[in-house]
Amino acid sequence: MIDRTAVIAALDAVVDPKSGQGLVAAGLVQGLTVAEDRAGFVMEVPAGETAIYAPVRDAAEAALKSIPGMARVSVVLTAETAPAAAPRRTAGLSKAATDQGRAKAPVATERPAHVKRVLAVASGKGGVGKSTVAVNLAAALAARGLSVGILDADVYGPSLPTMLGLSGQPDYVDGAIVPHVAHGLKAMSVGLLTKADDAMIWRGPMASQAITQMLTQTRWGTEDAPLDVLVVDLPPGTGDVQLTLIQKTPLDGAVIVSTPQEVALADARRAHTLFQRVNVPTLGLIENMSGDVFGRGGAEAEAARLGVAFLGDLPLDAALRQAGDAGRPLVSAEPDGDVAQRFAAVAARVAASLGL
Ligand SMILES: Nc1ncnc2c1ncn2[C@@H]1O[C@H](COP(=O)(O)OP(=O)(O)OP(=O)(O)O)[C@@H](O)[C@H]1O
Repeated sequence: MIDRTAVIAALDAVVDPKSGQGLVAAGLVQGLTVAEDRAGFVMEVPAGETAIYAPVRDAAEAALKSIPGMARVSVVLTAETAPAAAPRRTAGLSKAATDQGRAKAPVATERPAHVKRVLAVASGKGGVGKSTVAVNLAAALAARGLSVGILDADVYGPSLPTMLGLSGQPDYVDGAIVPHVAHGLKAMSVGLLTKADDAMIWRGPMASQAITQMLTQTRWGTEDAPLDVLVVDLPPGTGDVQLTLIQKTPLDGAVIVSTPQEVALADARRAHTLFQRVNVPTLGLIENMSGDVFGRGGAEAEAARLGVAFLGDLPLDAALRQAGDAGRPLVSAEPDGDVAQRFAAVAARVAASLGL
């Protein structure tokens, strides 16, 4: 069995000629897969630079092959698609500045049109209720009178179609994807674009391309009626795929969902570090499934340690799960209930942080 740490160490010993950093540190290792006797990843480089990076790919392959027990190695070198038409860009950085950014990791800044704020909902590990929080937070923001969209970027387990009771591929009209509307939310999910079985095959660059497409080609708002906030439900975890996604998505802030246990909190900490690396402000931590089973208060203490806001806690509550399974956020189904009130308080803080 090949050890992932050994693979990362081997790749970091290969130097990116542009930044002088190891390949992993330089952000050039995306979608890394490590199995019993093989390893592979995608090296996505700026358009026009594949020739420079061909020897680097060869060196990376050689480094991987030198790991004992490694039978098969695959390093795919791809070029980023050229930046979109120039008029979209506003205040331009100098070429030296953008190149400097690039050497570390590809940075995309293409904002979705007519969207005022983009908010990420993230978690360091799976199954902590990130999607449940994303959907109910979106509904609570809508209940404040904001126009809200939700983008399910969780390529590994798109749950938005179930949670909002959506099905059917969206229409494509006049060059734009028309989002479904459910419970007052404009919604788009990778689960609506692919067959369920396809979800697992996504790798970093493909996933980020699909998400960029949903982000920028969906008609979230119009000039006359812009969307106030787009909530993006990120895939769980803090690996290469997540890093690529948050580098490529123009985010105005992030909230991190955690359960109260130490293991989950350690992962929440990692998620915060990831956002810091790409200069996206963490607006705060939310504790989910708080209560007797998992304990209480861990996320609040962790938020204090990290120096970020604690946005609120949500109890372990069967009604939250049942509402999600039934395709209706609990915040919409029971707008006067305890859970809706808690989400309203979280939404008030988030809206204030985003200047909405
Ligand atoms: N506070 C809660 N009380 C009870 N059940 C909950 C709560 N939060 C989430 N759940 C349930 O836990 C399960 C996992 O939640 P959810 O899909 O939102 O998590 P996730 O972190 O997005 O998962 P993944 O990482 O797999 O995408 C779901 O069945 C959901 O209904």
